Amino acid sequence: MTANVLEIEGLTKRFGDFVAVGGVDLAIRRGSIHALIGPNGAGKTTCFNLLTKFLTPTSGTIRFDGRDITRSGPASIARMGLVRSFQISAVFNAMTALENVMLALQRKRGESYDFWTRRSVLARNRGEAAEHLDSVGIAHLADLPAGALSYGHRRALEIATTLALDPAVILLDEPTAGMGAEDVGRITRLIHDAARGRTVVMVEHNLGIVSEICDDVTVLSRGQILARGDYASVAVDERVVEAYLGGGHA
Ligand SMILES: Nc1ncnc2c1ncn2[C@@H]1O[C@H](COP(=O)(O)OP(=O)(O)OP(=O)(O)O)[C@@H](O)[C@H]1O
Repeated sequence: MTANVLEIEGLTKRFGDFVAVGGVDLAIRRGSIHALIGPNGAGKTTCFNLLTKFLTPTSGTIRFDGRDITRSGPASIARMGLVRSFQISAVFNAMTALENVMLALQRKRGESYDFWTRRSVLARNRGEAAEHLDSVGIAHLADLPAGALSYGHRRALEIATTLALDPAVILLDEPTAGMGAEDVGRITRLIHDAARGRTVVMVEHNLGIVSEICDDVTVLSRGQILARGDYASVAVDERVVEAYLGGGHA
């Protein structure tokens, strides 16, 4: 097993003549929480979409566990264990919280979710799904439709459905965007706990969260890597301070 779970070389994405991400080399250490940060328009989302295979790179390679996944699709990399979370649409509003996690478990096992599913299978999945809900602190909401949950609780449910897939790598796009302080604290702790035994890559604007839970930080600016290291070192890097101030951030 290599020390790096993801290895990215020369990653480039052009939109017409515009280079949104240009020649990015990135190694994500197995078991780390890795943040992609940078001022507005730096190329974080584009980079994230390239990693999660929602965009195809113009050039460059992405290797996951030594396997070239540059041309693989999102469903195929998810089966390999690289899962993008926090797509609100991935939670089914009409199903209960418990059913949403049961569905994820059945997907993971390749079982169909239908009337004919054996009772023994359902009972096993029900028990396991309840444990996942408990681990994210929403066991008491198990029988509520997902559509009735608060924003913060929905995010907790999404973490539970992601954990049910037992991924090696979780990719999070601005996991706390639009949340109040209380939810931010709760979701930050959940991400920290969810990272035990796996790798997390996240785009995050909230630098307080980055400093609190991220082991490695990569700073992007104008589609290129400006700095990398732990938060304490990149936060005092003059180029980083300059890029943030120049980008209109304090
Ligand atoms: N589909 C597209 N077509 C053309 N240009 C694009 C496209 N997607 C992104 N860009 C441009 O690429 C640059 C990087 O955008 P990106 O969204 O990756 O930045 P970001 O760091 O995520 O910014 P923010 O923090 O504001 O979300 C921006 O200048 C953006 O306008």
